[in-house]
Amino acid sequence: MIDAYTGAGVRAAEQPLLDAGHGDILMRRAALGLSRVCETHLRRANRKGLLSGTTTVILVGSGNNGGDGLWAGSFLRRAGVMVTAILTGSTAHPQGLKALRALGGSVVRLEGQGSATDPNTAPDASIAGFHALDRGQALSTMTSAHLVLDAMLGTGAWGGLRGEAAALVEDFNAIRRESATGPRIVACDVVSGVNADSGEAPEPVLKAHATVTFGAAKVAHVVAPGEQLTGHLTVIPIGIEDRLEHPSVYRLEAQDILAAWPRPTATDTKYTRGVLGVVAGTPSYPGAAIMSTNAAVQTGAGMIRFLGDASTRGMVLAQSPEVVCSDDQPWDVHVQAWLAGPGVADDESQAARVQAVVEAQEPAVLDAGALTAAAQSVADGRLGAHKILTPHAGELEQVYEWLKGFGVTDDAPDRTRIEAAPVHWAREAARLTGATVLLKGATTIIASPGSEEQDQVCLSIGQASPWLATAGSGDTLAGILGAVVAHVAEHPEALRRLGEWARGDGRWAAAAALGAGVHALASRVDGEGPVPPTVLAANVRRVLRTKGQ
Ligand SMILES: NC(=O)C1=CN([C@@H]2O[C@H](COP(=O)(O)OP(=O)(O)OC[C@H]3O[C@@H](n4cnc5c(N)ncnc54)[C@H](OP(=O)(O)O)[C@@H]3O)[C@@H](O)[C@H]2O)[C@@H](O)CC1
Ligand SMILES: [K+]
Repeated sequence: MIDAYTGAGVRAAEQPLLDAGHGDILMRRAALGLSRVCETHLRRANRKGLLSGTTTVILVGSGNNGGDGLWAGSFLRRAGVMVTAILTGSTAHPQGLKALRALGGSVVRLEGQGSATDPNTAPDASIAGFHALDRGQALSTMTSAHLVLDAMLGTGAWGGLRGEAAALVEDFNAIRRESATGPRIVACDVVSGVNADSGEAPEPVLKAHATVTFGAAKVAHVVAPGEQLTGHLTVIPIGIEDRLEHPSVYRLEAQDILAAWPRPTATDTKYTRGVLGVVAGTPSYPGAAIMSTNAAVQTGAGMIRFLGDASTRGMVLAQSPEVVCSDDQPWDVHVQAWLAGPGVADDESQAARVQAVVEAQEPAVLDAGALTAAAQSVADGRLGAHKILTPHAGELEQVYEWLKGFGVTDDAPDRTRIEAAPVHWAREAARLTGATVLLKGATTIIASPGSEEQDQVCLSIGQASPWLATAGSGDTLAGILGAVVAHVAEHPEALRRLGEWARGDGRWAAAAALGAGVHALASRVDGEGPVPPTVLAANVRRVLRTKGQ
């Protein structure tokens, strides 16, 4: 599990050490770790695996992120690397500058670059004497290096890159798009301009091959879009680790998912394993019912009760004879949890069942066609953490429109805004609806609503293959989620090994994250390649059977 923190969370842990005058030591530890990762990349760039003869360009901002870069440059110099620092702010970390220069590193400044608040500011007297490169010169210095270290902005920055630094990165990216070769890019702490706390990434950004961060991972490393720009992440311990408090986001990795997956014991029966009721599909869209019930079967649900029309029931049974089918209403059957919504559209009787599930006491996965009913019901009160909404960004836009219509919020983000800051909007949707929200995307975000008893829990799941983006993949996820939620409904303590946060309301977020995690793992069972939903569902069995025993 990766515990990811906000910049403020890390700063709070650093503060006592800074107050005690250990700031320089922290920075040098950070920079030493950073230089080691750079060395690994530089050795790979040199056919003989040597550091001498390799070149590094460091883009250096005005804050401590630039300080890390300059100190790392001094360590690289000591190892024989040729280092050029290009100062992109109106000032630069004085001790870092001194250290790099003392070891023969060259320092230049980017012409026309002012401060963040005023791009027209002249360079500070401390750096005005350095030779100025125009953008074209800086660009060719960068492109001819073996490695570019991005140390312009870190956790203390606000907004994206600006002015000449932004233009330089834009020009560099244009060259990069045209050429398969080029320098390795290593980011110091976070990719410059990416918001460390939300993962927002205002263009332009220098996509990294690797990022080296300090003390702990930041939120931006585990949520989209920041995660996609981070490359390989290394966390360098700097002595603050024991002082870190509550992570902002938990990333569950494969081993966490498999170790925490709830497994039946010898005393379990099909009922104690959790009975899942499914309201999905219509005569026009029967596929969603077939795929979601099949996925729940493959995930090992104790028992599945499917409610729907006769023709859909026939198809569900033909695919999965294990499913108990009827045309009952939800209040007529006893289940531990519900799954409602896949493939439910333009059908009054299924819509009525969906409505009944939204209003039912039991926990429920509310997907696709159930999201509107769920959002509308918020007008009558919060849904409860045991209701799990599973929108993608486009569906979340719709949910927000409903919430705005009911006066629950003034701000209804569109899909683009949601995709730019998914962790923010998933958290906000959970808070507003009172439900657990699982937002599907490049990384899947799960947020609990939070309450007086328990802080909001936020999780992120990666590992999904891009091949997963196919019709029916969401129905498969819904079935997996339904199965695990039904189990957790019957065994409230089943996920406690994940941590204290996985108890109480947090257990629904934990269950949803495990479901999303298994879905993602199932997409990669045989490496990268097409995974149609039927294969995906069969892979779930393989994921759960072959590992984590
Ligand atoms: N704390 C510690 O002990 C440790 C911290 N560590 C390191 O410190 C980093 C955080 O350092 P930080 O707080 O100095 O912030 P950071 O991001 O370098 O720069 C902020 C400055 O940049 C500017 N600026 C802001 N926005 C801008 C924009 N959009 N575009 C352009 N410029 C912009 C603005 O200055 P201005 O230009 O206005 O003068 C502002 O003052 C952290 O990421 C880690 O690397 C490690 O060494 C471990 C020990
Ligand atoms: K950076």
